[in-house]
Amino acid sequence: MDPENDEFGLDSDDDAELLALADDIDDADLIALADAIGPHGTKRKSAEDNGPPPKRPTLDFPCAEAALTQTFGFKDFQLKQKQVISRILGGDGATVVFPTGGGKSLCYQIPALVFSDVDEGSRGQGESGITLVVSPLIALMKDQVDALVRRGVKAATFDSSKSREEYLHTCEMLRNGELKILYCAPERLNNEGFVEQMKYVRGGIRLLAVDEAHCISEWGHSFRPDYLKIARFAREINAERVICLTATATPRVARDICKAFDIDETEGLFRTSTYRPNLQLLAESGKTKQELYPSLFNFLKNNKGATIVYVTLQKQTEELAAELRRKGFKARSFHAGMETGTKTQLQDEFMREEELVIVATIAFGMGIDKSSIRNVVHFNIPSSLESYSQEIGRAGRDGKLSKCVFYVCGEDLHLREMFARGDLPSRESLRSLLQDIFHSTNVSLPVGGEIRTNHYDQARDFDIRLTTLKNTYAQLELTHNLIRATTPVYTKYTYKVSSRYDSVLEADKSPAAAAIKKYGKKAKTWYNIDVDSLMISKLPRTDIIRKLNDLDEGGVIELKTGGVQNVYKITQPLPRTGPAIEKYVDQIYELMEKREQEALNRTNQMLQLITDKACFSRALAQHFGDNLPHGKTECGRCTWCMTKTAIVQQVPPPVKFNFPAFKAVLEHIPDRDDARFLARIAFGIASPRGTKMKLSNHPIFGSMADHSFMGLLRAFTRECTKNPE
Ligand SMILES: Nc1ncnc2c1ncn2[C@@H]1O[C@H](COP(=O)(O)OP(=O)(O)OP(=O)(O)O)[C@@H](O)[C@H]1O
Repeated sequence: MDPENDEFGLDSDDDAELLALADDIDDADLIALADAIGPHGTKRKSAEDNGPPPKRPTLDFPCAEAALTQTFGFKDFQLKQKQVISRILGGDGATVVFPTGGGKSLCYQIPALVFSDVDEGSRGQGESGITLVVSPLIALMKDQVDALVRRGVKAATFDSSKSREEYLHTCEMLRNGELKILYCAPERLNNEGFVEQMKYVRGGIRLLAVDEAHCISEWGHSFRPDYLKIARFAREINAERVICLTATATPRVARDICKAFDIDETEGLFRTSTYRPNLQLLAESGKTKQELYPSLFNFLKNNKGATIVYVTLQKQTEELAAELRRKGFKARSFHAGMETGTKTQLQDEFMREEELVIVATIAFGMGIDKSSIRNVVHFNIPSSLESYSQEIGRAGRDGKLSKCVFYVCGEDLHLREMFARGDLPSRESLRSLLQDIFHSTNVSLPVGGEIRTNHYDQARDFDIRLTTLKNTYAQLELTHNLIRATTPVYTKYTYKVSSRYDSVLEADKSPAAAAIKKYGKKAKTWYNIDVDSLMISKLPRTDIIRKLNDLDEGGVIELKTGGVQNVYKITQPLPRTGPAIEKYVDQIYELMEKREQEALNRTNQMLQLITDKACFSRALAQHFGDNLPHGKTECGRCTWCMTKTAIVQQVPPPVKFNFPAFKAVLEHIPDRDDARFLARIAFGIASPRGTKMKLSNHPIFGSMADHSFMGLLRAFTRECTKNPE
């Protein structure tokens, strides 16, 4: 399996689950949406022309209208942008559920620009504060910032790709009170220095915008424990108000978001429909991919225009693109493993060309703002209805008829099962992890004491995927209230000094400056400072870190951090005995199994959409608690509506148990401690332990991929529970 890594080392499944659609629809929203996705440059009706009266009178902010036209060059607000912006400028928080391309960004960009006008001199020059945007993808942030800067807006990102000069320039703009919008990734909130910096930002954080906010909900399809920290961060930095944005939120997820950020569910939740009348949903089934190739070629021949073909694995993008080129199509492959330059080139080419077919993993599409994508093809099963909606939502943003075809075949199921089952570790692994967390040194600490761990080491040592490991910690924290994550710490602070170093520290009479001067030890070029031992000397650690950051921003030193440790405060006495720990193992494992089942169900729901005897568009809308407009029961366009024949998924026939392959796995891996691990290897699911044992390229890896996973698990469990002879 090719892991599809993005900037944060997330695999394709993670990424696929980042995006999707919304619910709760009313007819007026539908009209507004259909209108809003009209051709670029044509008049777009704003939602309030047709929509229901706003939940409360929309305050008028002429400065917001002025920014819309002058800075962004748009005539009218669309969907519920005006109501949202008015609420934010009025001082309250909001949760915004607009579909992809619905214009969510403007909901925080316009307030960011006009806070200084709304203040009307109540604050001094440069004291209007900033809007901080937490967004999970570096590439998207960069595009947004570039677009803003081109429009003359002072915007920047804090990300690891920035040069030191750029970083210093951003810090200077923050100090001068010039910067309006700052973007960062959620991982940034783990940086103590950053948290401290944001607490003391000039003018304060006027607005915290949380993009892809559905990741905060444990019930969402892409829960990310790091997202839970954003709510706490909002409180710590005293954000004046929060805006949460997502294209996918079931009512339950929306409730979770509002609750986490204290946003009024009645007044502060803004939803619009996701139904796209111009998208034609089609599906076709085949025994094998090979069998479906001619259909795909025909489809592409008869349906010209910019096309995205989604496949699951990186190597599939290359194989299929090559096949399409052989057939005379202008096709390219795209996946996250490619060089950044190549990816940018491909995206630019796709934006320019109207005939290009891009065969891609889900890494392609986020941030692609092309309105004339004519076809979106799924050549493998998408991970969920949410991902499917999100991906097809990229087609036809110009309002013209666009086609979305889903080719399904039995062999895809294995791939999806591989992803779905990859996150569940064995019970033994979970037990070892909890025994490590509740180790005698930790349990003897008093309530309020600190546990320090390293997630990466633990993931490797206990054969648990990082996301699953983080979820386990999140559960100990949120469900069981045993620990509470605090800011992870860097154990290593090193810095290089400028010629001003001595004089600046001499002039600075603060205890922190004195401590840095005293404890900063010069090695060759770099200085080391042990901030933890300074803590022992009774000086608050944060004082030192803040001072180091100040010096860094001022160009007095060049600071580097490293050796991250995850820190948890003990909030209740920890379990000490084997049986007490086992109770947690049971509870957490039960939930993990439920999550695995949910992941498998998501694939089933996806298949049901096309195999049920019902209109695809309606079924999709209903999944999101929606319906078709005007009480319609059929869209009249999808495969079901046109043929009234259900698609039959062709399942591969069961295979005979492959004893030689089974024996080879057992012979190559002599350990009998973990049946699930053996089953994973035979099925072809990567895990930290398998990677450590260099099994991913061994012939036994995936040698029984055509078997049922549960069958393999049973067979290996029998081997592991046999008494040694
Ligand atoms: N009021 C408006 N009038 C016309 N165009 C608009 C308006 N608001 C936003 N747009 C344009 O719509 C496009 C999509 O906007 P934006 O990227 O903010 O959508 P989004 O909801 O954040 O989508 P995604 O879910 O993909 O992030 C952009 O090109 C943007 O400039």
